[in-house]
Amino acid sequence: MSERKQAISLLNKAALPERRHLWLGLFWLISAALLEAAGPLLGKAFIDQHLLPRVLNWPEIFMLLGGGLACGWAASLIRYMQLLRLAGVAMRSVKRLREQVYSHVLALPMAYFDKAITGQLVSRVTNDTESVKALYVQVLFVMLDSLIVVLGTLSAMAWLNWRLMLMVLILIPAVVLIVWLYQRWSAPSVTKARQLRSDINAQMAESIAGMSVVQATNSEQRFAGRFQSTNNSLYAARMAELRANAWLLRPALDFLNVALLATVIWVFGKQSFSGLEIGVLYAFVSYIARVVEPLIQITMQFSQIQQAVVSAARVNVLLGEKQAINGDGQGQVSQGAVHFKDVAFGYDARLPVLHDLSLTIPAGSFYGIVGHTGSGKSTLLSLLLRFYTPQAGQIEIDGFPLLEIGDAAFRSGVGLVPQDPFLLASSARDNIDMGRKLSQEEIETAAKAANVHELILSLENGYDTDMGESGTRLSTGQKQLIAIARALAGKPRILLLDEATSHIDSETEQIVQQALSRLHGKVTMISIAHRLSTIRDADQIIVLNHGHIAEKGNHDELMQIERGIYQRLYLLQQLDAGV
Ligand SMILES: Nc1ncnc2c1ncn2[C@@H]1O[C@H](COP(=O)(O)OP(=O)(O)OP(=O)(O)O)[C@@H](O)[C@H]1O
Repeated sequence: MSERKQAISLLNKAALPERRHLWLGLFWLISAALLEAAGPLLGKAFIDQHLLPRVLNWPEIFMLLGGGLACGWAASLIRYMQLLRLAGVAMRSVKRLREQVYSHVLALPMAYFDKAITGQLVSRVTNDTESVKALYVQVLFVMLDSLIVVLGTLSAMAWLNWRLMLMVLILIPAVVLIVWLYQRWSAPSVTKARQLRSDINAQMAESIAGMSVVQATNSEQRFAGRFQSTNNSLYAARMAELRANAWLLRPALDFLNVALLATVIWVFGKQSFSGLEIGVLYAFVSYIARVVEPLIQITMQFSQIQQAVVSAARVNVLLGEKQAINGDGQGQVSQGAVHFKDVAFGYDARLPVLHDLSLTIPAGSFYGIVGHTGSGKSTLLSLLLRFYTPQAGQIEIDGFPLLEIGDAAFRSGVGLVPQDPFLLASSARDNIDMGRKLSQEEIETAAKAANVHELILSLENGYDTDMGESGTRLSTGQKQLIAIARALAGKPRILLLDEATSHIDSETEQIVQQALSRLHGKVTMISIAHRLSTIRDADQIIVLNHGHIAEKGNHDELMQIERGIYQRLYLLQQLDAGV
């Protein structure tokens, strides 16, 4: 679909609930234009009937002049109320659109975020939706209003003197030509400015997210330099756009205005006109000023509309992204038994990460997963979490294929403590609760189990203490404890731990391990570990190697495999610990 079609489709969708307001708005716009068109007609009548013949019929003069004034006032009032109404429509539409885009982004599959650039995505939800609002105000109010005024004025002119009106009509192709030239001149800089604005957002987001790396590698100057150069390019592009406006658009349109007035007056000058026509001349001179201004308005909106159309098209493309497939069956996570059946998966289907993997994990058991970096451990959990869909094979929980388990049942049945403990910029309570409306007691029980209750109480506002953005106030180990409490608070049947205790000191880890071991037998636990001490007691340990299960057994069994991967990993870690 072309950009323009994408934009129109989006506007249609966004405007649908406002249809009544829009029709009413149109009605009022037409009324205001008609009232405005009536002014010069009344003026003409005053000149022709009273001023030139010197017929001073005061009541009639009063009616004509008073009528002209009243028309002008009424038109201004209607226009003002209209502006409020349309601004309301625009703001409500953009509000709805923004919420829709954000909800849509939240429901996109994880694969989308592998490629998405955060800054750009943020820009879609904030700036682009705002530009769509501009499209509403510009198109609906300025353009439509101007168009109606032009049509109304031209009709009044035709009624007065259609030949003269035809002369004024030349104005339209001339304006179109000027606009076309202007667009050709300014379009490259408009496109460039748009791209550069998006780059600036992306650069900001990237350097803020990676600030510690930027500062630790002493790259501030380089990043500032890169930003400055993008910013300079944006300035140059914007200036080029302004130059096109200042050197071509305005002067050409102003010239057109003057030329037209001169022509109309010249035509009158050449004719031997009677006094009657002075009124028509007055009306025409008034009308020309009224036609040229809206035409200028229409053309001046073009560069903004160009930008807004691009934004709307981008928002529409984002809204067209396929959402993650949600489970919608009646399946439940009741016991927590997991079964991988010949599962094969690659983020890129041509580069498989897991090969024909089969694994049965009984309910209530504790499974450890180990293997070299990149062997596919996190990928295994991501598949179980439905973040990605395997290209072959099937994963089942309690006999139900994953997609036959309804979303709510699935997410409350399966808990995750991720590798990177992500915290919200909110209170400790909110971070454990995560909007599940848990009671304070449930939250505290989970925090105690994760051994983080005391820590939270020692903060200045206890459970109400703000964690700062991404939990900047806490150490990584403390963040991991909160993430564990968060997972436990949901009372999942299956608990997935992806290096959940890697940053926690040995002493605290022992306490957390004790808490986790209390769950043994009640909750199925699948734990990825680099530090093998954390899974020593697992019922079974799966050793992954290049996406295959290379070894499987409990700690003692695996240690028996001479020159086995597990044995080597374990001995290496013992050695490290000894040093
Ligand atoms: N989102 C992704 N998009 C594309 N490839 C990915 C993605 N995530 C992981 N991979 C690739 O898949 C392979 C397995 O990665 P995975 O994260 O599962 O390994 P891992 O065993 O958990 O490693 P680690 O111990 O370092 O966490 C790696 O080759 C990695 O490059």
